[in-house]
Amino acid sequence: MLHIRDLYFNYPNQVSVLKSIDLNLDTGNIYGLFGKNGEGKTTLIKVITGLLYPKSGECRFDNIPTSQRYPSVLQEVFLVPEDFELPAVSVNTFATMNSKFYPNFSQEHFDSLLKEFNINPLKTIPTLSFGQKKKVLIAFGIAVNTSLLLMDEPTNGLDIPSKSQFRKVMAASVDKGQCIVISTHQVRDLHSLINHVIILDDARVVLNQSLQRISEVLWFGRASGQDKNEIVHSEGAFGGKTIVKRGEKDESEMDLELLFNGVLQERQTINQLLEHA
Ligand SMILES: Nc1ncnc2c1ncn2[C@@H]1O[C@H](COP(=O)(O)OP(=O)(O)OP(=O)(O)O)[C@@H](O)[C@H]1O
Repeated sequence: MLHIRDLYFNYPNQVSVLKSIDLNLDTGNIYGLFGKNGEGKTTLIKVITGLLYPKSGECRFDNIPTSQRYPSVLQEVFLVPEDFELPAVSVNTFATMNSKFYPNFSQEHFDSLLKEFNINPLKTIPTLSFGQKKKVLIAFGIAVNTSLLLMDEPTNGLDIPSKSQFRKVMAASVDKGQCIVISTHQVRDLHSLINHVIILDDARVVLNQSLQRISEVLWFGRASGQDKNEIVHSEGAFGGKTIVKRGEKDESEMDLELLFNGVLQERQTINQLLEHA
């Protein structure tokens, strides 16, 4: 669905923020996009949605460059941005005004999501808190049912119960025909939701792998003495968390935070294992 080839991007008079990016994003997947502050996650999301233009290389949605901003592409791509300004109208009016651009919008789904998030659709948007506004955008982003849905730090500003509500809503709402990209630092918020990890570092993609493949090859937990020679990455003193070559071990629960730290420190080893083990 979305193909990115040898893409470079830099802001005016700045060094490249994105270098040699190659990615294929396919339907039926929920991608977690991770990276340290300033590594280019928001920039990549903006390039994908056609809000920024690549310096070189290409980003195509169904073979059409997203930078051309064709209506046929725009109606199939929705971005829930990290920062946003919403108009001074009621929640209902906001949906009526904007849903015209999205042919698959479901008013019924939007209403049920607002109910789930406890948002009164008759309220005017400026009277809502930041977290409540974010919930309106998340509900709208799900209800427009675009083929590609991108969310930049969607759980930023949500309280603790709302974060698990977000996971529940996403798990129940996501259509198998959709492709979803969620960028976040709150890796725990994505636990059990994503099935594919993309990590950006030094302006490049340093990991692009399905969780299934990662689980086949790597084991996460506290290593025993027998694992000594199989350790790929460890944190803390002896008895701390480790990533170990899985070998014959039973599958472990994925620790995304540990994976992220492991990839930043042992990128080559981990990628070699994932490619060849
Ligand atoms: N409008 C801009 N003009 C110039 N430089 C920019 C602009 N926006 C972002 N940058 C720079 O581009 C780099 C990538 O920024 P970006 O916002 O994409 O990172 P990020 O990974 O989303 O960061 P964070 O996790 O902090 O949100 C940073 O070094 C940032 O300073």
